[in-house]
Amino acid sequence: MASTVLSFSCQLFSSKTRKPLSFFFPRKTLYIASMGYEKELIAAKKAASLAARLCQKVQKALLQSDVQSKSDKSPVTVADYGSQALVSFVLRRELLTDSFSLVAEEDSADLRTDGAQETLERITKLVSDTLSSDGSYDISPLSREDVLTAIDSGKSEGGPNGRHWVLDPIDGTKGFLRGDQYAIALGLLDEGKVVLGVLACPNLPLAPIGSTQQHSLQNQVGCLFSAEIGAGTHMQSLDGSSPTKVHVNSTENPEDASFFESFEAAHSLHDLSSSIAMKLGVHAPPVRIDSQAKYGALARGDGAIYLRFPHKGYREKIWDHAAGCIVVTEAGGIVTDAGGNPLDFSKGRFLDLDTGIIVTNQKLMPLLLKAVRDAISEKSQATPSL
Ligand SMILES: Nc1ncnc2c1ncn2[C@@H]1O[C@H](COP(=O)(O)O)[C@@H](OP(=O)(O)O)[C@H]1O
Ligand SMILES: [Mg+2]
Ligand SMILES: [Mg+2]
Ligand SMILES: [Mg+2]
Repeated sequence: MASTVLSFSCQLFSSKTRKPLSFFFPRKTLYIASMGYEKELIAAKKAASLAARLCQKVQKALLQSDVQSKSDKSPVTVADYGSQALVSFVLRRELLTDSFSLVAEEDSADLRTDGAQETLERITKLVSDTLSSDGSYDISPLSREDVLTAIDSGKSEGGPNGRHWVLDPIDGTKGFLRGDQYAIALGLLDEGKVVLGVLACPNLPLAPIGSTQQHSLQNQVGCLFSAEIGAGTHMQSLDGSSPTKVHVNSTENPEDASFFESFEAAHSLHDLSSSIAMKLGVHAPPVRIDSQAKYGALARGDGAIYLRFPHKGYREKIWDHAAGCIVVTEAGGIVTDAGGNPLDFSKGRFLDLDTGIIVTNQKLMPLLLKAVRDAISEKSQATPSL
């Protein structure tokens, strides 16, 4: 079990003279045991890895009919639904708890309409086939209703009390459709705090992205990041190598730092990021990739900064950041909003944010926050509606 070590010395003062008494307590070491989420972490890694297998199968042979449009016009695929049903199913099976709560992106409303029966059948087959390929669940064939129920178990509102799983079954659906980066992102909230997170990134190279040096892992893709509070962040291949501990990039010099942002300009203001990068003195061009794979790549030091500035009025959802946030913070990084406040995952399905999300290491954060403040204030003077 992981533990956090705190060292301190303490001095007593005379209550009459207010002068220090002439002795010190010896240096004490307190071992504060982490809450221990081993069982949950094993279940989360298994669920995300199986969901990744399902998604890879769909991405290899994506059919036109596999893609739908949600009411907000964003895309959703049979793989998003299949991944959500599968994760819900595996977590329930592995944890055998009565108090299972899941906050997840998708719901079954569109699949319950008359025209969606074929799609639902395809999802049911995908989930059943993936579960039987694993071999560890002795289940009778899943029905369509089983799949709909599993998807709808993700309707929890989350909040500050108790435990809630937080799932993005495919984060970066647009990247998934392009054949680019996407992630299965699963986190666990305990009393409003993210205590573990898993990111399965099936298309992320095991070698650092953006590196110009030849690497023995250059052509291998498929990474699984996992983090537990107080126990650090680990990465392994989705094919099952043993986990190695990863750390964020420790550069103090913005000139050496490269930065990540969304591939989709609709998801983040690229012009604001470049003005921040210019103020900081970052030389490298932005690395634009989809999904929370950005958090994973940052956690292992591929780049040093992640900037995300949604257009006015957009509200961030907790499943787009919960897993990524702990993967980066346990690797030594910091995640805040543009005002420097930590992200608060205890408010339900949405995050209440000041303007945007920024991520970097401890040393660069003060400089980055200043550059963000300056760039935002310049932009709002130029366009007062920001
Ligand atoms: N207008 C918008 N602004 C910011 N984020 C948006 C957005 N529209 C969708 N998103 C979110 O951006 C996520 C993808 O992030 P990224 O740009 O880093 O790849 C999407 O997740 P899904 O793909 O799970 O729907 C979606 O939740
Ligand atoms: Mg979506
Ligand atoms: Mg998402
Ligand atoms: Mg999604």
